[in-house]
Amino acid sequence: MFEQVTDGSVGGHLDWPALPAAQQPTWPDEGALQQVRAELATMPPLVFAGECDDLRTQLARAAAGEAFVLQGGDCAERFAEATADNIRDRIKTILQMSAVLTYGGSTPVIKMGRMAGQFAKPRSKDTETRGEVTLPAFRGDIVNDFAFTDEARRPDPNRLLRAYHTSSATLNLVRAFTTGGFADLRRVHEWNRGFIANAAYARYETTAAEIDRAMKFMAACGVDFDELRTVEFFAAHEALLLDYEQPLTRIDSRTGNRYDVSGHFLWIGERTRQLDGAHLDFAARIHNPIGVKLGPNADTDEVLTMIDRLDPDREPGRLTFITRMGAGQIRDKLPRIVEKVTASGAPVVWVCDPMHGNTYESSTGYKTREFDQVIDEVRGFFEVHEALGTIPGGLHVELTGNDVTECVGGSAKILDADLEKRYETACDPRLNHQQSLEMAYLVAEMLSDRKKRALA
Ligand SMILES: O=C[C@H](O)[C@H](O)COP(=O)(O)O
Ligand SMILES: C=C(OP(=O)(O)O)C(=O)O
Ligand SMILES: [Mn+2]
Repeated sequence: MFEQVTDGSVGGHLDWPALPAAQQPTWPDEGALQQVRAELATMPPLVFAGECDDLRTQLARAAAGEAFVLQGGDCAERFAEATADNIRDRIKTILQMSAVLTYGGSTPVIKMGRMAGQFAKPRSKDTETRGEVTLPAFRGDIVNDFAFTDEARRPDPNRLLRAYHTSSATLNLVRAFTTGGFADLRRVHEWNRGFIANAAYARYETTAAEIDRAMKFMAACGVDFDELRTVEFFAAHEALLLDYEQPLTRIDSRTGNRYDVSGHFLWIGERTRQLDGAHLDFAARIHNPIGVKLGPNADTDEVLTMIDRLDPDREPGRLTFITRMGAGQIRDKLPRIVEKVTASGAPVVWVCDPMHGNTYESSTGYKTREFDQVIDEVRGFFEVHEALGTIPGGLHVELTGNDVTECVGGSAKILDADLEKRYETACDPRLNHQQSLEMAYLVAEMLSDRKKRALA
């Protein structure tokens, strides 16, 4: 059971130190905000401390190369899009990718959605201008609305409560899907056969045929497939909006430790990881497994200080670095950081986010990413870790189970001119269902080549 955080409390929740917090909205009504914070502080936890501890144990395996992490989902979840079909299709995509990656790496895949809380967005500009009109930028459904009107863009603290309830409903469905038979490996395998049946993906037939044979081998050995009907699935999001994360922090009565019960895994973004800032301080105070995004300008000494702050006990699975350098920079910028962190003895998990360093504006004016560049960043990530003898521990991807046209390329050859057809994201461009599966087959080849080299 959890207790409310009451140490130094004001109105039932923690009086957090007043450190500078980047990327927070300016709420128009402080009184309304405090009421919402107080209400959130009384809400039941969305996740449990024991689940977070379990995830940390699994992440420790990923740090040691005995598991592989897959984090995937929307850049910005939307309240209106938290429908059964959308949630099902995103889970389905992640399960299909996981099956392929499990085969490629011959290791379990730790499945995490950028889901059930991924509602707040950092922005490069505070405002957005269309024609003559300038309004506050959209900061995610938890803050304001995407519609380009004065009223819609005004931050509304009641949205924090809607984010909580939408997350709760999403998690409820995720738990139902992943434990109620939907995740059955035999079904997932059939879905993957359907994908490969499309001639565009013929180049993955060899891997697909190998997986097929492995399934038959398992069946012949008498593996009880009914035991493989359920999977563990964790919820992850960026711990950006502190007015949401702080009131959802609780003391675990088993251990006296503090957990942010809004999600299992929380990460600190590239724009909010300042050493003297509130986000890092917040992350240091909670016991959930934590991620930090590292872009091409990450300073090695700062990274080492971050480790001391976030993982002073060097606890395997506690800290994950999610690198997002860009295909053009990863081979130059990543080695130094990995070398220094490894020399410091910190047992971190290295995860590759091949999305955020590869964003550009298409000739048709859409924010997009090119599939080959995304894959090239993952390839660079594997090359760097191979050269240093360190472990490429996972993948962090913006994706959807829907058939959108937001990223260009892939075997389905989405072109600039196609972007307008189904460009549905409220923030960054996501890989669609097929592009996501294609990525899984390519990364499975990288994992399998790595295994073969290790055995040679
Ligand atoms: O994931 C988020 C985006 O990368 C971030 O919000 C910046 O996007 P922007 O440049 O459109 O503001
Ligand atoms: C904002 C994001 O990433 P980053 O902090 O790496 O820019 C994100 O993951 O959507
Ligand atoms: Mn994004």
